[in-house]
Amino acid sequence: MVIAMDDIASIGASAVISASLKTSLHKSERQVPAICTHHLTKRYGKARGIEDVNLTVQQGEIFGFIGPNGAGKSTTIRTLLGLIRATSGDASILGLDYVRDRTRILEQVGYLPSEVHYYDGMRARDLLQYAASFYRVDCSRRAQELALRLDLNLNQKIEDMSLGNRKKVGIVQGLMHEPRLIILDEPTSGLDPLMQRTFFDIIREEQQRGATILFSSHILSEVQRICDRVAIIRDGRIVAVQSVSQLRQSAVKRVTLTLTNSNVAMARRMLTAMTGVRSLTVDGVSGDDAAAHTAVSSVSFLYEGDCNALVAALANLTLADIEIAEPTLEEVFMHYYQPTGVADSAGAVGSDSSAVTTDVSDSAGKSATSSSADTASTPLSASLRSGSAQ
Ligand SMILES: Nc1ncnc2c1ncn2[C@@H]1O[C@H](COP(=O)(O)OP(=O)(O)OP(=O)(O)O)[C@@H](O)[C@H]1O
Repeated sequence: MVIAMDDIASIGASAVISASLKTSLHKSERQVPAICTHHLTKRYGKARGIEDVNLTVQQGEIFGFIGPNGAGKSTTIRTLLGLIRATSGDASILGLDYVRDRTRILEQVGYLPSEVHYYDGMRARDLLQYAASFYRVDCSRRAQELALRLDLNLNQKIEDMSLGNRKKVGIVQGLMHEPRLIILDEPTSGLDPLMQRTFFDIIREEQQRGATILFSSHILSEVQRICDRVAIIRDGRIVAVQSVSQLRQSAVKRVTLTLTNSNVAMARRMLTAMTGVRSLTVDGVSGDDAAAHTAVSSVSFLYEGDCNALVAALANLTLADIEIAEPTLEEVFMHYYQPTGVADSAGAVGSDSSAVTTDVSDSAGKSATSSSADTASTPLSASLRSGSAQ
């Protein structure tokens, strides 16, 4: 059964947060990273899963984990949680060894998989009670609060629920025990904008409580909205770890020129040949088609380079207007998303040489058994019961 998201307005901002992790944790406990991986690698037989993933997530962060389909987000998360076994490498979660201390770790982690399978015939309430039985705290009050805010009917059978409501069940299940670390694998898929807002409110409150959140997504706008830092994964490897504000302040600018039609062909020729120009479009038409487009009057491109060189080049054109704006995160990330060696239409970027990795750790990894076995994502409570990776 696949979980997706639904939507509803936020029901008050007064979620009662019963535990304050910030005050209850010893200082030493707060100083260890929430997640630390060393050369974590998972291969599915000969196929690539993730390669040499080095990542440090500090406690209290909302940390985004971004990458296109198949990049390795779920594999990283599932390896970390021991749902699948690493081929090599090492990791610690909240200062605990991810293999040896797995049961203790799972008690302190809330996990929302991108897909969840539930037993048929179960009401949401039954499932949550079942899941709660694995944790050593009374989750009923928090589960009720979350269900109320998410407008979730706990008495409904899960199999009768919409995809969105099933996703809400997963959210409640992942958060109800007030975990120290919350791992959300594409949590907003299927959520409408109002419900996303409620969900993000809840996540921010969890952060204020002292929890750490790892948030996997390929929707850049939501990462921009909620995360402190972001790791970008591409082809199984981490290619950058940056703060959201750093990404925004990237040197790349989005330049839009408004030109008389007689200037457009010349502008296009000049800009295509210019270093640092990429993603050139003429009135929204890219590539050669643009040249034949006689009604165009707007030329837009990304520019990464010396602004004086750009101004000097533009002095050759008669401009009706010019706009220079910050690129969207989407545009910034496209740089990292492109397959190695592939340049865009203006022949600019996309090689590994530009990778920015600021969060790499060097410890030697310890070997783990290689396994090509994998399963669909599993509620953590079930993993707590089985106690072993597959
Ligand atoms: N059980 C499996 N057996 C073989 N290959 C797998 C298996 N699970 C994942 N892979 C491969 O591992 C790579 C990473 O997949 P993963 O699901 O981790 O990516 P993702 O970033 O989570 O993608 P998405 O955004 O589409 O969920 C992909 O090439 C995928 O085909």
